[in-house]
Amino acid sequence: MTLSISQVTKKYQDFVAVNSLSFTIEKGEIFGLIGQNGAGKTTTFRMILDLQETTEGSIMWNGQHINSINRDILGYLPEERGIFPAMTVEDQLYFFGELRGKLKKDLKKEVDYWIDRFELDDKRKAKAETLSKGNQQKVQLIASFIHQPEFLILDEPFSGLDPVNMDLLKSAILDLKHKGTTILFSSHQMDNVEELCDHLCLLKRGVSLFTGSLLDLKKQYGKTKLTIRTEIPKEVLAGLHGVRDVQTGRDQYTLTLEDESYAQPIFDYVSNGKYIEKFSLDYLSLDEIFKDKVGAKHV
Ligand SMILES: Nc1ncnc2c1ncn2[C@@H]1O[C@H](COP(=O)(O)OP(=O)(O)OP(=O)(O)O)[C@@H](O)[C@H]1O
Repeated sequence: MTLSISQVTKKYQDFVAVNSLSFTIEKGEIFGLIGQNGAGKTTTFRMILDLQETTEGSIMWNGQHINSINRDILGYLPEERGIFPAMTVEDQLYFFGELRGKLKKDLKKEVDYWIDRFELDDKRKAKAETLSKGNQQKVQLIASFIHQPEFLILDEPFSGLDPVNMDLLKSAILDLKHKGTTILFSSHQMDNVEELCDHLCLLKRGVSLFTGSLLDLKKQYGKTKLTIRTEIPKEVLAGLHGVRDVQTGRDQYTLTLEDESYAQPIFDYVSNGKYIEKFSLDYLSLDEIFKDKVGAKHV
């Protein structure tokens, strides 16, 4: 076990921002902390990083109190973005690497590698203030892990990135994981969480509604999402046994079933012994589960 958070609570006067939160993250795992605005994600990150005290509970790293470990093993992309406006991209990365205990000569390979990987080659000598917002974010991202931390915390790393840069970041996160970096991140983009996370914690107003693997979360709901392409009218589908809801898409219907067992009789009815173009039974997406758990009106 690498990070272990046990019964952690954070109070601001009478307001409980994080309430008895517990989870563990294993080495080399990607763990997602999700929740609507104000759920307590940043507060949790700040407590892990010892930037804020816990009111109760303990946070351990490899069995040691997190506030007694060497800070250089940590990397952090804070929610509030900020780099030195007048410093060049390259100098910025050396600066943050050296700040985290690396020697300049040992950083060169990493700096060159990440500048190239994040397609910032032509910006290497540019002052940060002249970069677009997305490019500034990429620089800050690289700065958070240029010193090759063991444990990396990314607060909303995808916000503000276009789809191409989002893909660059996703593949970088997966590579860091494969090299053994333990990663904790927050995101409001559920598809990214779904793609990257091994385990996750779903927070609502400081309380964990679920902690565990993505598959276990999905299994709570079962395979109840049925997508069908058929000429059968919506009203008929809605009247079938076990159908809770029918949504009409561009050229298909999405049915919500009471449970998985209704799928076979519906298949038999819809196909009527013939070929059917589309019939697909799936778990709900994390986005759908999130909205169900926290309530769409609060998202
Ligand atoms: N210094 C503070 N004093 C009082 N309340 C605070 C303080 N910092 C945070 N809070 C409150 O604690 C709660 C959790 O805030 P936090 O920033 O952790 O949420 P979050 O999940 O990161 O939200 P977002 O997705 O909007 O970034 C919020 O209700 C916030 O207003």
